[in-house]
Amino acid sequence: MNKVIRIGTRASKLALWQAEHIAELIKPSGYRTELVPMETKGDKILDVSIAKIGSKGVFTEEIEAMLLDGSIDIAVHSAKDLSSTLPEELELIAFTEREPVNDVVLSRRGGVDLTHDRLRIGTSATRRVAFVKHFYPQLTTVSIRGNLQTRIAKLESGECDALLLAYAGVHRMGFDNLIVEKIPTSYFVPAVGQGSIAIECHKKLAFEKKEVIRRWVNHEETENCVRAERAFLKTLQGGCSIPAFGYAHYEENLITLKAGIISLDGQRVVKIKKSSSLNDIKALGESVGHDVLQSGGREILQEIRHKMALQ
Ligand SMILES: NCc1[nH]cc(CCC(=O)O)c1CC(=O)O
Repeated sequence: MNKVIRIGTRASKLALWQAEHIAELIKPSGYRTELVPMETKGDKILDVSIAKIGSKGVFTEEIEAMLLDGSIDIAVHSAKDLSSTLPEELELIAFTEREPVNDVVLSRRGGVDLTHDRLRIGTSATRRVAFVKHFYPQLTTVSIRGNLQTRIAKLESGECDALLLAYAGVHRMGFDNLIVEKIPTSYFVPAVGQGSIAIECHKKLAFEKKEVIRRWVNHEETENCVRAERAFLKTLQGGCSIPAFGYAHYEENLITLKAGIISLDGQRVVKIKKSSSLNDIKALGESVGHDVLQSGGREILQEIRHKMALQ
């Protein structure tokens, strides 16, 4: 039997860390692993914001092509970077236990007061830019792209005074010492999938390999939460470039999903919170999605698509 699992990944340091983490998790199963790193469009085009590159799968297209032609067995992605609709032949089979899902502020000069300081804050995700405009209107947002190391170098060189990033990536790359504030998820709701690593494969991947991956990599609670969030995002037909947000967690025997969308200027926010039993995860996501669309989300989304098309 072929006891090797070939793992496709982006070649950035964060992606490689994540792929190696998955390889470590698989190790006790007796399977060997091989990493197959590659560059994606999102890694190559650095002078344009993700929203402007436009295509949904900017970080995934090249990797998915290798899943489709069988040159790799699984692909490792930040769950957040995955579009809500995968190619027909592919599926997600595992999600790692989530890190704290918060966004965090990084700064060189110690504590910051986000509500009073007049900082230039580096971030480029549309969700974060819109939330900053909404909650901290006196801050200036500076568009900063590139991998984590590049962004931190830009902070060091003074292109901005602070950075706004996902805790998970900062922690994985060992930059915890630069974190000056952890923003509560209660109002700064994270992106769908933030903090978890997802495993994608061909639906026809050998049953045994799928079993090994689910057994050693999957964290069921995280899986249920991220699947609820992704069902929400799918209802909005969104990818990681729209300012949608969604965060699910367990509450007693229920799963609670809080999700919505914010206009690019931060002026209008539609946010819906609902709970369901663990048996109705997909329905919960869809129901929240429909409520968001009906409560003004549809207009916000149309406006965003229109603006992005003009850029
Ligand atoms: N869009 C880039 C991206 N994709 C995943 C992470 C961090 C890790 C994670 O959220 O799981 C990041 C960086 C960031 O948003 O700060």
